[in-house]
Amino acid sequence: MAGRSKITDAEALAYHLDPRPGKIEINASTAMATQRDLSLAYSPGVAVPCEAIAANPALAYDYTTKGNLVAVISNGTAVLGLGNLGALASKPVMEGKAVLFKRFADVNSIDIELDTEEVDAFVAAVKLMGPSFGGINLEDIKAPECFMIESQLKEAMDIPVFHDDQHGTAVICAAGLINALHISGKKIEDVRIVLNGAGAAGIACLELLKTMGARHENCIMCDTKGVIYQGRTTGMNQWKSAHAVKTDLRTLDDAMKGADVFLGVSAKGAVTQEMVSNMAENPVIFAMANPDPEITPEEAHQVRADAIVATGRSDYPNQVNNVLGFPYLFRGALDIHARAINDEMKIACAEALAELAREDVPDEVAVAYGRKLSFGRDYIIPTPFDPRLIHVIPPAVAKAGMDTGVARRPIVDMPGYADSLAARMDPTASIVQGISARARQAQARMIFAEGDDPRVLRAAVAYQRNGYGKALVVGRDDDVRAKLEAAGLGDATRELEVVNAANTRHLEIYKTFLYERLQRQGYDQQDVHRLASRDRHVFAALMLAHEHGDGLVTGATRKSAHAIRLLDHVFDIQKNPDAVGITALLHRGKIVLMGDTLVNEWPDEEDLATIAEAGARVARGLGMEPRVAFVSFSTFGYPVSERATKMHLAPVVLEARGADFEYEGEMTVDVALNPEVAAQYPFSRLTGPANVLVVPARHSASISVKLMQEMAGATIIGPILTGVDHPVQIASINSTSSDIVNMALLAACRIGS
Ligand SMILES: NC(=O)C1=CN([C@@H]2O[C@H](COP(=O)(O)OP(=O)(O)OC[C@H]3O[C@@H](n4cnc5c(N)ncnc54)[C@H](OP(=O)(O)O)[C@@H]3O)[C@@H](O)[C@H]2O)C=CC1
Ligand SMILES: CC(=O)C(=O)O
Ligand SMILES: [Mg+2]
Repeated sequence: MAGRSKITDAEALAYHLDPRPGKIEINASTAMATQRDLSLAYSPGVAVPCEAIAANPALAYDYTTKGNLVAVISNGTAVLGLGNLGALASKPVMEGKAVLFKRFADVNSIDIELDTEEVDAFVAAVKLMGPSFGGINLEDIKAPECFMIESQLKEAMDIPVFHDDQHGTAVICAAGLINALHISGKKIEDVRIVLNGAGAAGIACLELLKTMGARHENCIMCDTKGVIYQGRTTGMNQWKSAHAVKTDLRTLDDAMKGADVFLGVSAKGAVTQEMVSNMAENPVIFAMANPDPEITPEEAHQVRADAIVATGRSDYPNQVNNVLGFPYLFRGALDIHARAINDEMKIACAEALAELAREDVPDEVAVAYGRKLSFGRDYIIPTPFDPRLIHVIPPAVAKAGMDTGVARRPIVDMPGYADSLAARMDPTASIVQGISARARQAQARMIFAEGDDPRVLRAAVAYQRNGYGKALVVGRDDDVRAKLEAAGLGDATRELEVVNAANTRHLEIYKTFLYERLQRQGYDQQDVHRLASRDRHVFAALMLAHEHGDGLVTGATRKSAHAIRLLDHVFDIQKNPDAVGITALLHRGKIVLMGDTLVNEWPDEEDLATIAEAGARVARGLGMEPRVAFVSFSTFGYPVSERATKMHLAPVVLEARGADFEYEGEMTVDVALNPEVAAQYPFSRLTGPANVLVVPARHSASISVKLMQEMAGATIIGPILTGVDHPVQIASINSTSSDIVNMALLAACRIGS
């Protein structure tokens, strides 16, 4: 029953049972620990916002959850494609939609199942709930009742009322179709469209496509009785009649002959292989019935290798599902306190989605989906886990809402709004954004040393296309071209500058420089020639040393110790007492820097003081005022241990050096990070939780960083190499292309140097 996906029915039930029945719970967002909290949250304090709202209803958006709360409301009459299961049995789907709202757009949402099939009763119930919510998402209500319910509620309510199965589906279908037609080289005005399923989703899909240019006479709609033609009398209603065409076609079979596009929002297995084989060249098939499509992609491809196929499911490529729409449509609408979600907002959403799919795909998405995606037949629409959706789609929706006059509180600073959306979902985003803004200003020519690695190439393309500056890629022209093409970035070949020993004018200068450095270390001219012309790390470092680039990123293909050894031919990293690696750990909205994660194996107290200085420098570089803790397993001399002595002495060294930042130690990690534990040491010089942790050795740094990453899911940036005169950053071997871009941005901002 659970279909093609590898999940079993038992797993699906266990998922809904554990750890607690259902999928959502409600948490308080304010403190409720003391009597004072109680007095503020409840009586008497709560009276104040009540009276304020009574005097000015708009204040409900400031003092209550209204502005970020959406109700998902159903009566269970068309639960997915499972039919009329009733209100109670629809609850798992509605809870699921509420979770998706939260996960993808940070919209709080609650499911409400109404036990009625009467339009009037349904409308009356929802209307009465209006004050509670910023928006109403109607779900899985069958046609034609859904049309009456939605239009009456829209008329009666002053918040967005949106039937997801109609408009959410239509928007995603439109976005997918824009791109599918782009690939098949056809125009929406010309294509013959067959739509099967004349219900909520079907009617809305066809209406939106007609608004976008599809011609009425080219669109054939079918239902359980076959083609909806002018003059048909059985199984009709006014919404179907609007799409009836003058035609002799009577069955889906007839209609599919020569059709360019099939859109299915009907039921499992409604389409046969024979029908598909009769379609026009490069047919587009969106089999969107859930959970089982009208025809599976395997079946369709068996008879038509040239078909572009999409389904509503997560386990096939091209998921055309309203999950890509409703979270972001409501996010944008809520943020302008919209009165409604109108056609312009829907079209803006569809166009923004279509455009996003044509851009390069970040690595996080590839990891979530286990394969690299690039625009084409198997990737016509962004995937739900694409982290760009949250900051790309709602601004497009909000802008369209503002342009069409439904905004009660227009957004003044659109770029700031997009940044706040990114930060809302990802605590690392604001730090990364700060670096990114500075990098964009710096316009550094960034040397990407490992041009033979596809992750590096994608990072280089992203660096340049995002306007950070010029990307210089060290590699062989033909190899770079082939790898870019394989990564779906063939058009970037002309954009990137590929540099190598064979095409540089500077090889002789580089060799002379290198020979001078290495001639007394056992290297002859032949060795130097080989290093300079064949080793891309050395070549890249030589470019940087001669200012033929402004920053350098490497290390994605070599262990960092090895990369450092190669770079040492040109710069003195290991010998440089100031060279330190600092790693940023970001988790639950907090950031902690840790060092040394790269260079010093077993630092003494002098080295530890230097590491603290490096950490403080990076903290300031990231816009934080440093508070450094020397961490150990002992706190201020207890328990006594030889191994803790250097951690105890390091603050004394810093004091002698006259450090201009807060530092303290030695202490355990909880004393460093938890103010309640720290309160036991009132003499501590730290005025708040530490944000730079200096650890006793590289192994403890490595263990701590990896533990945070694996157990807590912390985001890691770095190690950031500091103290070296030139902006060099060494990515780690399992970096994603986004990590490599981040390292390039750090180099561009000279965070470590
Ligand atoms: N991928 C996605 O994002 C979404 C997919 N869907 C899917 O679309 C389907 C319909 O949902 P919805 O519009 O809400 O439901 P409705 O009940 O409103 O409409 C169903 C329509 O499908 C028609 N139909 C049912 N079975 C067949 C069949 N075998 N052949 C032809 N027509 C058929 C019905 O015909 P008649 O009028 O003659 O009864 C009716 O017109 C469901 O499978 C649902 O899961 C829906 C929303 C989003
Ligand atoms: C996806 C969805 O909303 C449906 O199938 O009903
Ligand atoms: Mg639905």
